[in-house]
Amino acid sequence: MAEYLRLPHSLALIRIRNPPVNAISPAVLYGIKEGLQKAVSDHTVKAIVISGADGKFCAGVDIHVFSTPWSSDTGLGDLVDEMQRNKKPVVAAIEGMALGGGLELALGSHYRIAHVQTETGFPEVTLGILPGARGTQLLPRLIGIPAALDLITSGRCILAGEAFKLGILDKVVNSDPLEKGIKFARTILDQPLECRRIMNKTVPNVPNMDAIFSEVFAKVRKQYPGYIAPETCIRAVQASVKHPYEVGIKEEKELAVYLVESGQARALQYAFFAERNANKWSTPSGVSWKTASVRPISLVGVLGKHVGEFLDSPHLHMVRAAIYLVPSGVKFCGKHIAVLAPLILIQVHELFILCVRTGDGNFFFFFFVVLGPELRTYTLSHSTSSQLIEMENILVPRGWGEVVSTFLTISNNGTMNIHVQVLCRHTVFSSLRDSIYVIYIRNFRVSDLAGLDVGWKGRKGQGLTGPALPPGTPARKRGNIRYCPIPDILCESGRFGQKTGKGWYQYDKPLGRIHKPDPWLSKFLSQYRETYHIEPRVISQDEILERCLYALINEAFRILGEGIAASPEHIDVIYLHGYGWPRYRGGPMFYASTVGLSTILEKLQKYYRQNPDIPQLEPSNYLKKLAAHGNPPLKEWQRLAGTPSSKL
Ligand SMILES: CCCCCCCCCCCCC/C=C/C(=O)SCCNC(=O)CCNC(=O)[C@H](O)C(C)(C)COP(=O)(O)OP(=O)(O)OC[C@H]1O[C@@H](n2cnc3c(N)ncnc32)[C@H](O)[C@@H]1OP(=O)(O)O
Repeated sequence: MAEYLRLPHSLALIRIRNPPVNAISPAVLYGIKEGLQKAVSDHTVKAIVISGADGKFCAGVDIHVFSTPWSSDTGLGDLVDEMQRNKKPVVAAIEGMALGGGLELALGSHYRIAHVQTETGFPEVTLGILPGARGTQLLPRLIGIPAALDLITSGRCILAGEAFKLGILDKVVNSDPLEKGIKFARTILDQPLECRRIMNKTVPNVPNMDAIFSEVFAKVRKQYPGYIAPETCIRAVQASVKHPYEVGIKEEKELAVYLVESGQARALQYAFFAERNANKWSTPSGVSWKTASVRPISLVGVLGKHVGEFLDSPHLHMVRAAIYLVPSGVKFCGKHIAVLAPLILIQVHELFILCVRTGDGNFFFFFFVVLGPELRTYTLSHSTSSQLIEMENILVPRGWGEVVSTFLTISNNGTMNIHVQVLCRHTVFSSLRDSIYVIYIRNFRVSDLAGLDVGWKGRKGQGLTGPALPPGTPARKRGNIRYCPIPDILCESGRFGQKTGKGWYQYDKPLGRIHKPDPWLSKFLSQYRETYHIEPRVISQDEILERCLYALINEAFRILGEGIAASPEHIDVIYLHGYGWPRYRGGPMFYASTVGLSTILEKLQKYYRQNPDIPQLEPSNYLKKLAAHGNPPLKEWQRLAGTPSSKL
């Protein structure tokens, strides 16, 4: 809701109140409109101040509403126009944040005064939508095309100081902005407002406007491949240059509708809430991040490449800060361990596993991923690992290995079995076009990086290969289960991955990082097929994708069914942050809900009938139980299929 207060000195105050972040719900919008009308019709009111309760101006439109009919006509854009046209000056007194629709409300005001710690921005693009309540038309008029494009396509939030420099804010203050706003409003009661109405301005002209747009299109295509929102945002901003305001806002709306209705927006908004949900883990014994306390470290061990370099680097400092956040009460030696889903595995350069012993004798393992050089700098200078940990922590029992390496194994098995059946390895890779499937390719890169000999040693230890393998064991069977000996053969040929300069790929040199497909592997695969009489066949892209993905999804259902993961959202967050799963697909569980559970079940049944020696294709009981209900919403899964006893 929004409160209306009559203040002394001919002023009125509209205060948004909708905890926790004063998001714009239908009730809030109605409250603001009503407040505005009251102020307009009260001839004793000469100016209006708008603010947010509890130190937060407004975090934008309530994201939940984009999946309700209200989103089709929020009326927020009309309200923003009404505020601009108002004959009485409106002053936005901003504290905490003015994001998305919150910033649009501020742009609808004639003056903007903000506390120095305020964050502003248009994060809509990260939710798969655009600032569709006039943001794409007003911001370029206020700060010019290049700066507006930067903010709108990146979704980056900026502090008040930067917003002031860009011209978004009129004043930045160190004390209570509401007090300052009220004081300021008293000084402008009779000032003309025409020049304060952004809608009446023209977009500042810059030379090479076309070139600027072309450059930004190219940049976002490269930076956010597969995402539709960034390009659509650019088109909306372009409309502010091409058309007068009244036409521009119509185009903005059309583009907003296209995005709001897209599957990508649904997935990105799901991811937003899934991350917040995942951070709220707790164990049945009541341990959570909230109950966590700082614990001293007695020992730190780092396993991984370039350890010496790592220990000397600022990483160690960062890691120390992180370790102090390990919550007390979470035990590694018992069933419980706090797991940090690793960071995104795009352009992985280094992997570290960090073992920490705390003062009370418990051990914790952290899985760190260092990204490419540009990102690495970014990570170090703009982020602390305590933030990263707080953002990405997931709770799973028996160590991260349970979820993380099970997924790796499943996805590798899925693709490896497929690999040996296709004519040419490159065909597979080129057919895995959709970026979801790129994660499978990435798994081969990660295996090369980690060292193929690591898994080989493990398999030898389990008697799956090497001298302990009983003589006469068929090369491609272990018991009744299909076995893929290719990674073993690679290791036997000295192909241990990046460290030896060849593995699944060939590298520029031993320990080199530049990879390319290796013709050796194609030749090897064709000999392999001949040896084992594997008939080459063209495998459709659908089959490749389904066999890879549905096996993984099946495994996720098994994990859920066994109480190993707390919720489908937890699994999705692991995938989003641990494997570079494209965010616009929401994660494997969300993806399953969009495909339809009965479709997935049917396909798995079909592939399992065809490949009864691949157990990963056997539909899990949990999936079967859920599919019996049709395609229930993800939020209902655990209620419908029953919650197994938690292993957390
Ligand atoms: C079908 C037809 C369609 C037709 C369409 C027609 C056209 C439509 C045009 C539409 C025009 C709309 C234009 C405007 C759009 C928007 O404004 S979208 C929202 C933009 N804002 C954001 O993206 C901000 C998101 N929030 C954050 O970044 C952070 O939450 C924060 C505000 C910076 C606070 O961070 P922090 O302090 O770390 O707290 P959190 O844990 O993240 O959040 C606290 C709780 O608040 C909930 N929350 C936050 N923001 C929102 C929000 N905008 N809506 C709803 N809920 C929000 C968050 O989930 C947390 O809740 P709990 O998990 O319950 O604790």
